[in-house]
This record gives sequence, structure tokens and C-alpha cells, in this order.
Amino acid sequence: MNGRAIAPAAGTVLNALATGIGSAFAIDSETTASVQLTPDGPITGEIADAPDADTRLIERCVELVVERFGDEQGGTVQTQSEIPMAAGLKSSSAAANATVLATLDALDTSCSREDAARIGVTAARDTGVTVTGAFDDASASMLGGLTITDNTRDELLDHDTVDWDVLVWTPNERAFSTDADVDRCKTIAPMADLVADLAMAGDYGRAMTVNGLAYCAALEFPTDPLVTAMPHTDGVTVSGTGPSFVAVGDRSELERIQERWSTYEGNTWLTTTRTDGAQRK
Ligand SMILES: Nc1ncnc2c1ncn2[C@@H]1O[C@H](COP(=O)(O)OP(=O)(O)OP(=O)(O)O)[C@@H](O)[C@H]1O
Ligand SMILES: O=C(O)C1=C[C@@H](O)[C@@H](O)[C@H](O)C1
Repeated sequence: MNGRAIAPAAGTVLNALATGIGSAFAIDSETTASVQLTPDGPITGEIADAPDADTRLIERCVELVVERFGDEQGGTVQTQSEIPMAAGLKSSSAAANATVLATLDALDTSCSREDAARIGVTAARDTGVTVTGAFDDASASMLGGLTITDNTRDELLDHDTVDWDVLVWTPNERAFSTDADVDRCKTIAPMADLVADLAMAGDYGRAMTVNGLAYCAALEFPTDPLVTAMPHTDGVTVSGTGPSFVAVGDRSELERIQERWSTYEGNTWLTTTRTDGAQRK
């Protein structure tokens, strides 16, 4: 009873910490989960190249799928990831989605992709790795493309296919979502409402940039990456609760910004959006 699945990372259009409404888009960097189920026994997890990292999220994902679709199986789950952990690129959503699909694969069963994402969101809430549940990130990673969600009800408000080049800057430091100052984020709710209106109207680039200005102020991230990129890109923002930044736009313009962002410490890389989402392998 073995299963395997992959799920992509995502970048932010609208961070949901202020109002519960969020929006994210899948990008081409992924996490692989492998699950081996046994007739009984405990469920244990392992994260490749991160022996000290917290494995409770992926263990809870296996547990929830077994509770709903299995027969008290135990087993093991391993993740291997290209996505830097706690860097704002939705590593937790990708790990949860890949693990849920790999467990369904091992049980030789299935459910709708939206429901599979909701199981991962429940696991994230149960293990305390999220503030709102992050159904925005989970749905973008699971479905591919761009999603807009109401995280207070785990409801999909919109799903769109986007085909963008994406520039990412990932500084060396890490920022766990649950360490973010949620009260400060709530003070920028009027700007989050504006971002939601822009995103619902399909004006994703401007939505991202307003999100970036508001959340860099609230979470005290630098605004220089935004100001540098703004004249040359369609949209730029701090992603999630940071510290990564993402910009979208014309490839040759992004290459110019890449030169500027490469002077910052950390890793700057060009990628694309992903329309295919999470998949069994
Ligand atoms: N590859 C992975 N395998 C297993 N668990 C992971 C993996 N990546 C992240 N996690 C879990 O997610 C937690 C980090 O979640 P967090 O939301 O802070 O990061 P993120 O999803 O990268 O950030 P953001 O939500 O801002 O994009 C880790 O402590 C770990 O429990
Ligand atoms: O933990 C959370 O609830 C979230 C974390 C970030 O990724 C945000 O971008 C997301 O909107 C919500």
C-alpha cells in the first residue's frame, strides 16, 4: 500500500491575515510525498534534508485520510522538497496537499481536489502551522492557476488560469506564519478589501502591488524590492508572511529586476506559474 504525489509552491496576490479573504497562484517548484501504509501501528513522518523539522503536519494529513477513507492503518510518510520551508512560498500547503494525495493513492481511493485541499487545511489547523487555515494557498497548490478564497469558510470564490513569468527573491532568514503579528495585519483591512476587489475584477498585478505595500508596512518587511520592481513589472509583493518577494511581468523586464534583487542576500530565481496543480505520481 504505497502512494506518491507532488504539489507545487505558490506566491501571494492577497494575504488573508487581515480579513480572511486571500488569493494565491501556483508556481513551478514542488514537494513530493511518499506514503507507505501498514495494516496497523503508528504514523511517522520524515522530511528529507531537515531531520529536526516538525513532521506533525504530514503525519496528521495521513491520519485524517486514514480516518476518513481507510481502516486504522499505520505507516510512514516522507517529503522531499524544492520549496524553502517557512519562506512565504507555501511549503506547508504543498507538503499537506502532496501527503493527502499520496495517502489517497496508497489507499487506492479518491475524493474531489477541493476536498483533498480541505483535509490538508484541517491538518494545518490541528497542528498549529497556520493562522487562517490558508485555504487560499492550499487551493492554489492543489488546483493550479490562481485562486481567491474565503478562509473563514474554506470556500473557493474564484479560480483562474494564469500564464506568467515569475521572479522570486528568498532571503536567508525564515518567517513562520504563526509568528506573524496578526493584530498589526488586521489594521490594514481596508487595503485588503481593496486588494480583494481588484483581484475579483481580474486586476491581479495591481492587487499584488497594493498587497505588497500594505503587508510590508504591517509585517515590517523592506519596501525597496517593491519600489525597485514596480516600474518594470505588472505586480510585486512580499509573499505570504514573508520573507520571500514575488514579481510577475514581462520576462526580459523580470531579468532586469533579477540583476537588482541579486544584490540582496539570499537566492533570486526566475520561474513560471503552474496550471496543473497537485498530482498523484
Ligand atoms: N516539506 C515539508 N514537509 C513536511 N512539513 C513541512 C514541509 N514544509 C513545511 N512543512 C511544515 O510547515 C511548517 C511551516 O509552515 P509555514 O506556514 O510557516 O511556512 P510556509 O508555508 O512556507 O509559509 P507561508 O504560509 O508564509 O507561505 C513547518 O514547520 C512544517 O511543519
Ligand atoms: O497561515 C495563514 O493563514 C496564511 C499564511 C500566509 O501564507 C498567507 O499568505 C495566507 O493568506 C494565510
